[in-house]
Amino acid sequence: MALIETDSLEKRYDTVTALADLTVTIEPGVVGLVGVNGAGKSTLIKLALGLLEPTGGRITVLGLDPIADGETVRARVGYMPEHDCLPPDQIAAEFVTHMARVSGLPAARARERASETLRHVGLYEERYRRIGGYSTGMKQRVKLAQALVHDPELLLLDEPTNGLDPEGRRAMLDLVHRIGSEFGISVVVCSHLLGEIERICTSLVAIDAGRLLRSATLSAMTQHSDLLMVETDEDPAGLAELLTGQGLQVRTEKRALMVRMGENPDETYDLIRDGVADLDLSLHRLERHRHQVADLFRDLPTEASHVNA
Ligand SMILES: Nc1ncnc2c1ncn2[C@@H]1O[C@H](COP(=O)(O)OP(=O)(O)OP(=O)(O)O)[C@@H](O)[C@H]1O
Repeated sequence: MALIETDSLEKRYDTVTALADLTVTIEPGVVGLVGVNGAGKSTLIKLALGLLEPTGGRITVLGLDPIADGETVRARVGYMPEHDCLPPDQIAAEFVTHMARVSGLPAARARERASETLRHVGLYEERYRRIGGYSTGMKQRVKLAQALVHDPELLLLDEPTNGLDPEGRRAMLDLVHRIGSEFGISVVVCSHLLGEIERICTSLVAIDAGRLLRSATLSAMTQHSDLLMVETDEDPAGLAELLTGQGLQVRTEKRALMVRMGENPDETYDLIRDGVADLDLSLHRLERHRHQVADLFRDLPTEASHVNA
C-alpha cells in the first residue's frame, strides 16, 4: 500500500497557494521530499497528519483519510516537526515517556519504550538530563525519539538536520537510514538539500512552488543513459569535431565527450575507437554514462529564484 497518495491536492493560506494540483504516489521506503524553503514540504506533511485540511483535491495516508481517520493515522505515523518545540525544563526520559502515553501506551510500557528509543537515537546515557541543557544535535535526537516511541509504520521527518554541523548532519542521516533499513519503518524525510539526503533514500519526490517537479526511485534515476563518456589525456576538441563530422551527436562536458549511442551502439564504439587511434590520442576512459541524481534535478530552482504563487 502507498504511504501517501494525493490527487490534485491543493492548499491555500489566504492569498498564498502552498500546494497546487499535486498528484503523487509515495511508495514505501526511505523517501526524500525535496524542494527549496517555501516549496510546500511542511504543508504536505501537515496535511498528511490531518493537522491541516486541504482546500482542494484529496490525500490519503496508509490508505486512510487524515481528517476523517485522524486518530488512526496519528497512531500509525510518527512526526518530527521542523522547529524547536521541546519543553526545556523537562528531562528527556520524562518527555518521551509522556509522548508515548499521549500515543496511548500504558505507563510501564511507555517508560520502557522511551528508554529503548532514547537508546536507539544515542541518548541513553544522557536521558535523565534537562532538555534545555542539550546541544542542538541532542534536541534533534529527542524529537526523533518522540516520533519513534509508539512504534509507527511511517515516520514523517521535517528537516531533521536543521541547525546541525556537517558531522551532526551525517550522523542524523545515518540514524534515519538505519531506522529505514533495520527497523523496516518507512520514512518520508523533508530537506532543501538534495545532495545531502539522496544517499540515504530509496526514492525522491521533488516539489517546487507547491507543484510536483519529479518523483522516481533512485535506481530508476541512476540507470545507464544513452550516452558514452569518452575521456582522453589530451584536449578532446579534435575528436569531437571528427565524430560530429561522422554524424554522431557529441557534447563536451568539462574534459570529457558525451557521445549519444543512438540506434547502433557497436558502430558508435568503433567510430570512437578509430577516431582516437587516427588522432593518436590516449584513451583514458570509455564507458556508458550513468545518470546522476543531481543531473535530473538540475531544474530545481535555487532559493533566490523562487517566487510564491
Ligand atoms: N500558516 C501559514 N499562513 C500563510 N502562509 C503560510 C503558512 N504556512 C506556510 N505558508 C506559506 O506556504 C508556502 C509553503 O510553506 P511550507 O512551510 O509548506 O514550505 P516548506 O517547503 O516546508 O519550506 P520550509 O522548509 O521553509 O518550511 C510558503 O510560501 C509559506 O510562506
